[in-house]
Amino acid sequence: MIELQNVAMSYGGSELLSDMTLKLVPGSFHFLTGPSGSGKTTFLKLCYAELTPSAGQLTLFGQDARVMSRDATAAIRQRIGVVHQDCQFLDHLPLAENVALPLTVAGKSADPAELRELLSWVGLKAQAGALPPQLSGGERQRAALARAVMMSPEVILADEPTGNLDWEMSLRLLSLLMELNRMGKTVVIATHDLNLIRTAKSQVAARVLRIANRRLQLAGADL
Ligand SMILES: Nc1ncnc2c1ncn2[C@@H]1O[C@H](COP(=O)(O)OP(=O)(O)OP(=O)(O)O)[C@@H](O)[C@H]1O
Repeated sequence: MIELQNVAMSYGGSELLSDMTLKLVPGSFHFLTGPSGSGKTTFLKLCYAELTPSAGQLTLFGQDARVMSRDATAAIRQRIGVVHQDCQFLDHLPLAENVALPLTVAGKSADPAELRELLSWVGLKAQAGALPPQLSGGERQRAALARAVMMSPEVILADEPTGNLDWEMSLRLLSLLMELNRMGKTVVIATHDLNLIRTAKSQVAARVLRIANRRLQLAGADL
């Protein structure tokens, strides 16, 4: 579904990521690690067609990312749910409307029962009417996950979803992501948190990718 063949990415002429080859198969679970600034967010942006590679072949759901029409890009984005590092909510809209936003933007309206079910899945039913600035960090991250799965995507890309959360809340978020994976979704989580990776690996067949020296490597069994 997401396939990279010798993909490189440059910003302003200097190459940040080089020669990346990887195939994300349906139902797989990957972590992505690497030092701050190594290119994890950039890698995820390539995977959801926010950026196009400066070299190499990137195929998203069978289509060449470098020559995709706007319509094809929009269609592919519906198949990929993204949990952004900073959540990116519209602060003047209540939580439920923020979560339903992907549907609203696509010109559809959310089924109220489905929306309630989704909010209750992430433990935020009682906060449906709250404005994003009134939510805690953990609540915001869970809301961001709910929004990412609103369109029933096949792939979930999560960028540091537990970045500012305490351990208990990190585990809660991880268990939601593992549940999605058990339902057959492909999951990629960018994180610095090695404890989170170890915990997940004891429960799911997760592979760990690491960005080092501009390259994407498969980390060893020590992680
Ligand atoms: N649009 C851009 N234009 C130029 N440089 C950029 C752009 N976006 C990111 N960069 C640079 O690319 C590098 C990698 O950024 P990226 O956000 O992908 O790293 P990261 O591994 O996700 O970092 P962190 O762990 O700190 O979130 C950084 O040096 C950043 O400044």
